[in-house]
Amino acid sequence: MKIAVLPGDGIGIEIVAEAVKVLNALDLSFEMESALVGGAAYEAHGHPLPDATLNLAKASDAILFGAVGDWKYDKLDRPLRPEQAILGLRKHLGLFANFRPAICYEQLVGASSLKPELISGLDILIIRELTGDIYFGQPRGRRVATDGHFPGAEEAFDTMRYSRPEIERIARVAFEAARKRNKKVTSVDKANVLETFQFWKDVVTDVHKEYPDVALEHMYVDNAAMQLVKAPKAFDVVVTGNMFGDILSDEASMLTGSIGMLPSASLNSSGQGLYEPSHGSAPDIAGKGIANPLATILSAAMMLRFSLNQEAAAQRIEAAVQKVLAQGLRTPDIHSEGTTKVGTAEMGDAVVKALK
Ligand SMILES: NC(=O)c1ccc[n+]([C@@H]2O[C@H](COP(=O)([O-])OP(=O)(O)OC[C@H]3O[C@@H](n4cnc5c(N)ncnc54)[C@H](O)[C@@H]3O)[C@@H](O)[C@H]2O)c1
Ligand SMILES: CC(C)[C@H](C(=O)O)[C@@H](O)C(=O)O
Ligand SMILES: [Mg+2]
Repeated sequence: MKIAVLPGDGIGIEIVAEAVKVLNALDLSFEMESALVGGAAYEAHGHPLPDATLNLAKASDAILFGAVGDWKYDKLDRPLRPEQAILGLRKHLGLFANFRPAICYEQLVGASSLKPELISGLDILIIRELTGDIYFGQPRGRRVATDGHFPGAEEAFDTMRYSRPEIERIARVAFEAARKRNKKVTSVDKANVLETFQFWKDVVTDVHKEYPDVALEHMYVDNAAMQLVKAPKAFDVVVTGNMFGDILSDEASMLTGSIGMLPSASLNSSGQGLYEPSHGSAPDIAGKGIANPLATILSAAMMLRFSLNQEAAAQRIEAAVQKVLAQGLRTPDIHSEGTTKVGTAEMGDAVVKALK
């Protein structure tokens, strides 16, 4: 079993180091090989996703990814920007199914900005389509407008698109996941305005015929954003497109206490996966040793479960995370009165110690 370790930029480097520490403590036999990605790869090789990094990812059973990006690269031509590395990996490896579970651990009920009764016991799963939508649609670019409100003016445009097979496969992933949970899927769209999402809704409705044991509801994305903070426990599995899923999963992260708690798995049709926290490189706190490594450590647990067939080891990590939270250890993002503030490395060490 081979794991490609791609820490990336900013806090990516700090949090992946903790996840690697935890993986090494499991005494399992897998090979880990690291490579540069994002801004770090751009600095060293002139490209955010060098061939060597992409080839390592392709040749591995799983990829452990940190985060990419920094404000200082925002003026680069788009193909050279660090974010193109994660988009390129998703595209080249066909990682279309993104699982972002929002679970509120009992010990962190007080860390959320929401009332405890709203989030206590929360366990929802956002399934985000990851290789289509306005993120990848062509054409896109800048030009001089020939029509619209201001003919002759500079304008920019992107293309939102989804094909039937793309929607069918992510809908099946969502219905299958719901079958193993509370048997309810909420498909989030904007069918009242966008043709792409009327089509999304129609195709999800068609696929639902194969899953009569699972309840399906449709919800507009604006209402979903509101319902997520009004009554989050009413959701079970949420399935949505690439852009809405990006936004709703960051919103859902605050239901768990912090964006530093939300792991993710991005899978392709052959079970190969990329595992990363849902957050970014957090340049505002990078290098300070205070980032929460738990989303990345929990992503490593998802990697053991989904790509490496090591369910027992995945559960060991998840239990250890709960144990350190029960011990009252908190990075600053989840710290509250009466708990002990620790840094990134101390948190990782505590998880290692808590592994049974
Ligand atoms: N998959 C990825 O690599 C990925 C994901 C999101 C954003 N980004 C990139 O990251 C850079 C920063 O973006 P942003 O600031 O909008 O989003 P961000 O997720 O990096 O940070 C948002 C806020 O959350 C905090 N935060 C994030 N992770 C944390 C953690 N583990 N512990 C404690 N606090 C944490 C940050 O300090 C910041 O205040 C940008 O270049 C962006 O493109 C990359
Ligand atoms: C960095 C960016 C390309 C990425 C996305 O928009 O998918 C990030 O926000 C995420 O959620 O993984
Ligand atoms: Mg995002």
